[in-house]
Amino acid sequence: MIIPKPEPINDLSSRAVNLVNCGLIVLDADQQIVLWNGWMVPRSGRSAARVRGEPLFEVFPELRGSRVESAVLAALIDNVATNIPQSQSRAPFPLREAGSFDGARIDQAVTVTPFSEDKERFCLIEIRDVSGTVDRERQLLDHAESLRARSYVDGLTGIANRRYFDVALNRELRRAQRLGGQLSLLLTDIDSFKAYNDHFGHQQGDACLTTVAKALAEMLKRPADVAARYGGEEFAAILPDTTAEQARALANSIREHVASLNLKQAPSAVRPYVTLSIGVASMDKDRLSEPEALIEAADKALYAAKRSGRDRVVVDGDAQ
Ligand SMILES: Nc1nc2c(ncn2[C@@H]2O[C@H](COP(=O)(O)OP(=O)(O)OP(=O)(O)O)[C@@H](O)[C@H]2O)c(=O)[nH]1
Repeated sequence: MIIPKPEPINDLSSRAVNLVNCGLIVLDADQQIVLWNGWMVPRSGRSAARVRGEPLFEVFPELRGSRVESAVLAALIDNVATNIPQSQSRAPFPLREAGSFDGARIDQAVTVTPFSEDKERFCLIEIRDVSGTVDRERQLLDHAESLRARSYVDGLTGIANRRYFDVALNRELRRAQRLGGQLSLLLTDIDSFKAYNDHFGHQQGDACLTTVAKALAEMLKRPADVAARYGGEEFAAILPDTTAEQARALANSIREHVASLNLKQAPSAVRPYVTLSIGVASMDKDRLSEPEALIEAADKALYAAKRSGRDRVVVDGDAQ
């Protein structure tokens, strides 16, 4: 049987439908297109005359099995309307900016609504361009991300970040100099962490970093002490009013505490559990009064701890 192509509606409402700022498609009970408004034409590259009478899923085969197809079936068979927000299906129809053939697809919010006319079932598909909203959401996310980057908390571990460490070290050094006090710095590195990541995977590596960061923060009891993530798998502790020997004792307690957690390590590491190497450097009124010099001394001590076997504490000056 040959189904006659329905005539286009040709009145005031048809003009209005063609001016509406969203895509409108009407399907009959056989899923054939009976209305295709003006908005659809430049965005799909298909005129109304070309698609009228064609089944929607032959015009757009990629919609088969999609949420749009389920929504159309729900409308035509069960008389149920469906909203498909952009968050569920970003750009189901292959529609692009008017006149652009190879540009990015328009982000879409789609609504499918059933209706009846002369006892025949139809459904109306509305397609809204939500690209602007999506762009705004993206900008908001970028903004939130840059705010986080500018804050003082490390996003992974929840302890202070490098930015806070820099500010705090400067402040505490100045204070110690002003008051003629002491200050020690610990630089801590998880041993063989590359092997850990390689063996257990990056995600578990992240979890390990968080556990170690918490353990470090717990061990620092004084209010002025600062635990910070210094970089990748490196942590720092700023210890005001602490001599080198007191810092050595605390560093050893931290090392032992983390070892006692018995976090399983990769087979190629120095121990079967996660261990730390810690470098310690101290400022006094005559030496290492600048942040860079203190960090460098602690870093050298840390390097010495690594070189001499890991799972140990080295204090600046030990080697001499
Ligand atoms: N999972 C995870 N891994 C990280 C992160 N930051 C750095 N790393 C990893 O930490 C590892 C550090 O490796 P290396 O610097 O080679 O040192 P190492 O394996 O710990 O060896 P030693 O320090 O000499 O004991 C690298 O594999 C990094 O990819 C992070 O945020 N998450």
